Amino acid sequence: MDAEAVIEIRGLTNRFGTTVVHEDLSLDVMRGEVLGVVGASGSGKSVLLRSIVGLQTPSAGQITMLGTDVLGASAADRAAASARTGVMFQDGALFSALTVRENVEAPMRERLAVDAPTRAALADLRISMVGLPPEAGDLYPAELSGGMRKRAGLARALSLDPEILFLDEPTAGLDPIGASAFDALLNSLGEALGLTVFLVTHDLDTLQATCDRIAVLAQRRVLVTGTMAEMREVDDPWVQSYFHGPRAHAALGQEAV
Ligand SMILES: Nc1ncnc2c1ncn2[C@@H]1O[C@H](COP(=O)(O)OP(=O)(O)OP(=O)(O)O)[C@@H](O)[C@H]1O
Repeated sequence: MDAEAVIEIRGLTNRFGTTVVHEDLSLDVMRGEVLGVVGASGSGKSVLLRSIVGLQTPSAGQITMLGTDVLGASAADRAAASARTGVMFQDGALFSALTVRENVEAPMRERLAVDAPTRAALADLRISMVGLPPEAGDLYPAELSGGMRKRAGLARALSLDPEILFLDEPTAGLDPIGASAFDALLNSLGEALGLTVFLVTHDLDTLQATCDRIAVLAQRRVLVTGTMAEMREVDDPWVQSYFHGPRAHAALGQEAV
């Protein structure tokens, strides 16, 4: 793996009124890695993701993404950096009045100077890459199953051929078979496209199946980073109960003790 950090976060603070979600948080995301971000509910995983992609303005700190100081850059430079990323939100966040193909085309309309037939062909390519049948392009989000909606959300996140993919709870709401199919898809796409993936999840099976490294959010910062095996040695009550609980043992294929 290349040792270049594609995201560098330093001294990040996020405050909502008197609630301090992050304080002096630092984190590096390395090119080509799949980083799983875990933490108790309310620990600020989504706020962290939203801060990096520019949907949340932090109270303090510095975020450098693909060499751009995202909090200090001009709007044009921020937009250029953001065009090199893709985001898939938990519910897919698809436009309900647009077909799947039109949803996947939406980011291209803003950023790519290509004619309509080329745009549609590029969208169809993304649709097939995520394992949806060709006819899914003509369907509306309401006509899709939960698993298909996730794949459509992923196809849209891949619209601009991103270097960094942000995923917020991609397997939430999927049955175990659908979830492990999504994990396999993520692995094969990650490898084929050389993606860096920032993955917020509660799903231990997904962590085990897809992540090179895990970052634990606790006490308003990144408490620890490491591999799944290293997480099991961390001396912290939340990390211990998360990575030694029955679900963790199941994910690791071990007997619960
Ligand atoms: N726009 C906002 N205004 C006020 N408070 C907010 C806002 N967004 C998030 N918060 C608060 O920030 C904290 C962290 O929220 P966040 O959604 O990042 O947690 P999370 O770790 O992703 O949780 P979960 O695992 O339950 O999704 C919560 O206390 C939440 O209420």
